Amino acid sequence: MESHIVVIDDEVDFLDSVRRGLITSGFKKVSLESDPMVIAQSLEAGKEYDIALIDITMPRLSGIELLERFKELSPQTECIMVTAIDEARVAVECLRKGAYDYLVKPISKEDLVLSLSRAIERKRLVDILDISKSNDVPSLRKPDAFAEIVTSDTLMFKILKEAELHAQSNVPILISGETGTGKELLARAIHRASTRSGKRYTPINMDALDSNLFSAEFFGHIKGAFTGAQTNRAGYLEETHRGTLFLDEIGNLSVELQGKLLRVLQDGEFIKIGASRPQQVDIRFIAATNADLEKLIVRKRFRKDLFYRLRGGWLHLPPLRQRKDDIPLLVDHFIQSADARFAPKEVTHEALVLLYNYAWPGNIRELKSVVQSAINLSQGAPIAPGHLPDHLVQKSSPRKRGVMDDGPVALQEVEKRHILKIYDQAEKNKSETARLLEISLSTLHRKLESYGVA
Ligand SMILES: Nc1ncnc2c1ncn2[C@@H]1O[C@H](COP(=O)(O)OP(=O)(O)OP(=O)(O)O)[C@@H](O)[C@H]1O
Repeated sequence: MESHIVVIDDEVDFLDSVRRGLITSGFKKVSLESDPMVIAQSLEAGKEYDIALIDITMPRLSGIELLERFKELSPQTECIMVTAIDEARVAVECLRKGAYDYLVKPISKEDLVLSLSRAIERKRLVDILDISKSNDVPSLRKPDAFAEIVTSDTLMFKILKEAELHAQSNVPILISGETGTGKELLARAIHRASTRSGKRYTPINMDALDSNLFSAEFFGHIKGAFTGAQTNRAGYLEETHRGTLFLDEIGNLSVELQGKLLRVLQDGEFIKIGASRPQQVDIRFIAATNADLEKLIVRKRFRKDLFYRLRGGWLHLPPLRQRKDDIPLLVDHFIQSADARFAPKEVTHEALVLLYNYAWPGNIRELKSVVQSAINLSQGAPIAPGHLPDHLVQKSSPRKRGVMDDGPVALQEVEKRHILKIYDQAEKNKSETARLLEISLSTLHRKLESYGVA
């Protein structure tokens, strides 16, 4: 995801040189405007920018007046003020009015890039803080990247939003959560939502690597490095240059290998086996664990420095038993994903109650395999308790009154409950509901009408 930067200055030459400087430094979404009134009007119309670079001296509307409009209409935009005259009084006024930084012309490309990068980082952190404080369901800028993750849970939406914000930076991300909660699915979504999406995503299970394999697979080797090394071989690091490396089950990596990994994370470079010089790599690291790393640190089985390095952003996925309303939705999703010729159209009320009340220690992976097996057994008939494994029927906790205890359970009914739930969460705002559900407004209208909710 790219940060949208808008530069506002009546000096066209300045705009042009800033644009060139930013584009050559890798900023892709840059808008230029010589008339501050145009930007003020766009803010009034609800347009959003991530960062604004504002010249102070402009006709029609001064930079300070424009800054005030930004803080009133789009407070989340970080504003950097630009001036030709270095005056402490003006600088203080700008900062007091909410500007993030103050730069004096002529501005070197390095200073500009540094200030912008810091403003982008600050915005990311403030946005993350806002998500945790807010009661609203946050909206995603890149819903397609997260489309595989099925949920209607508000906490999950907040986690996805936080993941999306982390995706735009290069910080390493740690994803924790019980087995089967969707950590790998989330890692892939972060890669898709990042600017690295066109590059390689390499998932590696750390369980599968012993010490010798780790070095060979990670670092690669040069020709003649050891007997049998007849050609140069790229390792995961070289292959994933500019992409994302996903380190699954990081808690199982030996302490010795943790040291090797830490060096790559710290220095962004590594030495191929047999080579004499280090090689630079640009990699986004995402690690996942179902172990409690803090406990492993106490037992000296996990390096504290590596933990802090990996935990640039920390996302914890809740177990399925803490988001039970996702169960009918996931059941529906797995049925819809099955071969249409054999997929049942319904789940009986009794079967859905059993699925809902079970504790799911294996989380969504376990639910998926139970539904897939039930689809095979039911041969197109409604899924009934007899199609579910015995242990699920026996271990399912006694029936509690809840969402699944009253009401029909045909798949259309599951869909109806989900749509109405999101409609309520969006405070009956139809456009917002359609956006969250990723359906067209006309489809939503039709569905609401059929439920008698005009
Ligand atoms: N929210 C979800 N929506 C749809 N499918 C999901 C969701 N979460 C997980 N799954 C599915 O459940 C299975 C397990 O997910 P995944 O491998 O990402 O879990 P994990 O937390 O990485 O597991 P482990 O810790 O065992 O490696 C996958 O088939 C995945 O597609």
